[in-house]
Amino acid sequence: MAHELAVKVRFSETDALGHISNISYFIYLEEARIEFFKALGFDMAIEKWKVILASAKCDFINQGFFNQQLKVISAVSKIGNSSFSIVHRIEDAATGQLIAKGDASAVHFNFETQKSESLPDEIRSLLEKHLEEDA
Ligand SMILES: CC(C)(COP(=O)(O)OP(=O)(O)OC[C@H]1O[C@@H](n2cnc3c(N)ncnc32)[C@H](O)[C@@H]1OP(=O)(O)O)[C@@H](O)C(=O)NCCC(=O)NCCSC(=O)c1cc(O)c2ccccc2c1O
Repeated sequence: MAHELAVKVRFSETDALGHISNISYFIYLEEARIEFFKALGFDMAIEKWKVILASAKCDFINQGFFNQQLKVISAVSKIGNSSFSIVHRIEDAATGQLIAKGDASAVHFNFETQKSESLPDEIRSLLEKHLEEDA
């Protein structure tokens, strides 16, 4: 099951060329990721944080512009031993035009020992509910 986040492009998120700045996409993806984790049921209190990001990528497919209404659709695409991956599609909310594609890999991480650990069954089963292997 995919998660959707609505984003309205602010003027400050565009650059001198009039389109959405590459930096802004990473802010949209971060917000989508955090809202997705909340929807998954993760406890997002900082002292209970259990994942760390190993990688984040964004492909810019079409330009986006000030005041455009976007939606960011997120799903789990892979579950490994200690890691999992999330894919995002950023679309124009009215037309469905693909604006950007993102993906990120997160690792189950113990911040006390500073080491990665296997995903516990409880997190694995939350992730499995949102797994779309062909996403
Ligand atoms: C990420 C590391 C902890 C990995 O180190 P480790 O020694 O554990 O590496 P292993 O080789 O044993 O791999 C374990 C596991 O991770 C997968 N993996 C490792 N690197 C990558 C990679 N680059 N891309 C994809 N996957 C990777 C590997 O395949 C293994 O998977 P298995 O499933 O087979 O077990 C370590 O490298 C590290 O600490 N790196 C620094 C991390 C960092 O500083 N990240 C940036 C800051 S965190 C961040 O920005 C962030 C943003 C958010 O918006 C968040 C939102 C919500 C939660 C967390 C967020 C967050 O952390």
